Amino acid sequence: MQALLAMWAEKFTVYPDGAELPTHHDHCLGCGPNNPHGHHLRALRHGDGVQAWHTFDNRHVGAPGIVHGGAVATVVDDLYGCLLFLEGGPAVTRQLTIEYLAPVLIGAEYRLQADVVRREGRKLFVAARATEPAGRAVITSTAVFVKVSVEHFAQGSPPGVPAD
Ligand SMILES: CCCCC/C=C\C/C=C\C/C=C\C/C=C\CCCC(=O)SCCNC(=O)CCNC(=O)[C@H](O)C(C)(C)COP(=O)(O)OP(=O)(O)OC[C@H]1O[C@@H](n2cnc3c(N)ncnc32)[C@H](O)[C@@H]1OP(=O)(O)O
Repeated sequence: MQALLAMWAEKFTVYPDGAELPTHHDHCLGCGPNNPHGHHLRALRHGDGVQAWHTFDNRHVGAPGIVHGGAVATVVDDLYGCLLFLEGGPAVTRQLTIEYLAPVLIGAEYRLQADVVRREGRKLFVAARATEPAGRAVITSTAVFVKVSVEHFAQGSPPGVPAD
C-alpha cells in the first residue's frame, strides 16, 4: 500500500492545458482501466478546470435506456477527483449534490466539466455539469471536498488484497 501511495503522490504535478490527466489507480470505479464494472473516465485539463466526454453503457442502466442516477453521481464524483490533480494534493468528497435536470441516456455522449468555485481552509467547493452536444445541461452538481493527507488512504487495503 505504501508503494501505491507514493506512486499516487507523484501524480500531483503540473499539467498543461488540454493534457490528459492520470487515473486515480487501475481499479478506480470512475477511471480505472482495469475495473470491469468501471466507467473508464478520461479527463483533460481545461483551463483551471477539467472536462471529459463520456458515454454510459448498459452496465450502468437504471430505467430502460436511462443511466442509473448513482452511476451518474459516480462519474461526477470521479471527475471532481480528477480536478484534485490540478489542486496539487488529495481531498475526499464530504458532500455531493446532483440535480438531475433531464434523463441521461445510455449510448449518448455528454460533455462533463468541473471547476473549483472557491477554497476555504481545507475545504474545496466545486461545481460540475454534463451537457448534450447541443448544449443543454442534463445534470448540474456541487460538492464539498476536504483536503486530507496521503496517509488518509492507508486506512484501506490496496486493490486485490484482501477485500475483493
Ligand atoms: C493509487 C494510490 C493508492 C492510494 C490512493 C488511492 C486512491 C485514492 C482514492 C481517492 C482519492 C481521492 C480522490 C480521487 C478519487 C476518487 C474521486 C472520488 C472521490 C471519492 O470518492 S472520496 C471517497 C468518499 N469520501 C470519503 O470517504 C470521505 C469520508 N469522510 C472523512 O474521511 C472525513 O469526514 C473527512 C476527512 C472528509 C473530514 O473529517 P475531519 O474530521 O478531518 O474534518 P471535519 O469533520 O471537521 O470537517 C472538515 C471541514 O469541513 C467542514 N464541512 C463538513 N461538512 C461540510 C459540508 N457539508 N459543507 C461545508 N463544509 C463542511 C467542517 O465544518 C470543517 O470545516 P473547518 O475546517 O472550517 O472547521
